[in-house]
Amino acid sequence: KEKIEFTTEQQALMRVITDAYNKHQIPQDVTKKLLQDQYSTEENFLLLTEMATSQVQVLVEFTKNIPGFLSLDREDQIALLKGSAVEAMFLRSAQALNKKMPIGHTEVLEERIHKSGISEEFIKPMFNFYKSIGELHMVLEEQALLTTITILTPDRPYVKDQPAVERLQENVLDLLRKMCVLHHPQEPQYFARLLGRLTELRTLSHYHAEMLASWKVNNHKFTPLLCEIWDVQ
Ligand SMILES: CCOC(=O)[C@H]1CN(C(=O)c2ccc(F)c(F)c2)CC(C)(C)c2c1[nH]c1ccccc21
Repeated sequence: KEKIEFTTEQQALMRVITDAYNKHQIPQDVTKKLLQDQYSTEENFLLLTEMATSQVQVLVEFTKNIPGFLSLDREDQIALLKGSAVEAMFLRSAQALNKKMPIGHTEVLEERIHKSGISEEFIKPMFNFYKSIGELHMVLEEQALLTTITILTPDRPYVKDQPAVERLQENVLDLLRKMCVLHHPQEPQYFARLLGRLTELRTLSHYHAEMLASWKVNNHKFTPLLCEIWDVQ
């Protein structure tokens, strides 16, 4: 049985990232609104864009708390945020939908998602992803670290100083590996399974680009922030 030791730096890194992740939660009122009344497709879509917009703001605040992030080149900071925004949205969605909810709430939310103008072909991979995340039963620290690793992906488009991002990501990867052994001692492959989800996440974000095109066709409106981060013309 591997004895897990955390260095003082790793303990500090874990605390900072977990505190930031806890602090920057999505306001529950959006999910609450989605649960309330029966909305039209248009209203559902509007609620989702509101949820996405607040999630981007939450993501930016969270990212600023990642140790070392603000010391990166300014343009690289933007490139990392833009490159990870959709993946972070799906990770956060998975975590929100896998939360213990009162009976029937998940079904209502799923029905709302189905009735928001998203074509069936995207719904399936999206819910498969949510299910595969749910099956991992990640602890909060793992969720926070996985989101951080997604943000600190060196090979995003337009990142100039990739080694600087790699150095930051490596620290978080090492910390996540230890956390996985600590929280899932019976599953030696757990860390590898977690990282495998990041690959699934990239596929989802390609679907998202196609979703956007289909929404454009039905001239759905997006907020200025979403247009910026989702590359909507
Ligand atoms: C955490 C921030 O997540 C979002 O904003 C997602 C929410 N998404 C969910 O599956 C979802 C739905 C209801 C919940 F209660 C929940 F927790 C997650 C995914 C998607 C449907 C693709 C979407 C979002 N915003 C959009 C805006 C326009 C069109 C589509 C979306």
